[in-house]
Amino acid sequence: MRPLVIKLGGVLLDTPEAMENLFAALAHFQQNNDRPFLIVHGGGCVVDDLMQRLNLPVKKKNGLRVTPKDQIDIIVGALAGIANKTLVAQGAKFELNPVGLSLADGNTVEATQFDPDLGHVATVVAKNPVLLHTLLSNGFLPIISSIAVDNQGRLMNVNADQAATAIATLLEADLVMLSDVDGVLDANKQRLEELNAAQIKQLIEEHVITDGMIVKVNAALDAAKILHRGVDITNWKYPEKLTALFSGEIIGTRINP
Ligand SMILES: Nc1ncnc2c1ncn2[C@@H]1O[C@H](COP(=O)(O)OP(=O)(O)O)[C@@H](O)[C@H]1O
Ligand SMILES: CC(=O)N[C@@H](CCC(=O)OP(=O)(O)O)C(=O)O
Repeated sequence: MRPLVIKLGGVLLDTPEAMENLFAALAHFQQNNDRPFLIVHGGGCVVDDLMQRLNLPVKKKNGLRVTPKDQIDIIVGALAGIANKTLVAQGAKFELNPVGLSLADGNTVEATQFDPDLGHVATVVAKNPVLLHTLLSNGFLPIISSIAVDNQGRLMNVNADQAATAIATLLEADLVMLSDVDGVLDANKQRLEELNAAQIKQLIEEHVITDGMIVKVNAALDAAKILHRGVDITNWKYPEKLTALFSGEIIGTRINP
């Protein structure tokens, strides 16, 4: 059965009650389905909180965090530490058998520095699926942070939507991205049901899709093209709709190849 990659991001990682509701729904889904699933997560809000506490400035360029060499340790601490272990704790509470990982584990992806101006930021491509297949086939729930290591052994910060795309293509999985918004919104803030590459290009040119959503729709489009099927972007606020989403219903926006 085709696995499902669930990308978690946005302020969910800062909202314990919402995380608990979501994990309760995942536990319910697992009890009623044979379909293996795993989680890839962000936690930009957790990084922002930590930076603020340390009086460090938050700087983004085209939706990606500028990650200087002397801040990558803090960002790794926030994403692979606080965010990852908080989600592992939720998974453990609902007896989902979680295993907390990063993109660096098991030679799962190959990471390449993206733009030297961004510092320790990498893009990733799928590499070795053995670790994830092994965990999934033995009933574990992998929970993967978006921290990678490049071929020089440097810790790298990866946008979590791009991380989810690499993992979904690695496993030939379906991909759903859960965020703070109900989907991609049009100029009148209405949810768009489906989008293709040409429509996405136009909405970006018209500045209707901006900031982190540009990165997200492009990551979703990359996955859709490689996997030859739609990728869904929707809100984590409706855990009661997850079963419908996981069985193919559109509840947010579907990005088509
Ligand atoms: N057209 C759009 N539709 C919906 N959200 C948009 C749009 N353009 C920009 N955004 C912004 O993108 C955000 C989602 O991107 P991001 O914050 O990176 O998500 P996540 O943290 O879940 O990966 C939304 O919260 C919204 O502020
Ligand atoms: C390079 C880059 O921008 N990395 C992101 C990784 C976390 C992330 O993507 O978190 P969300 O999915 O919650 O937005 C960051 O540092 O914020």
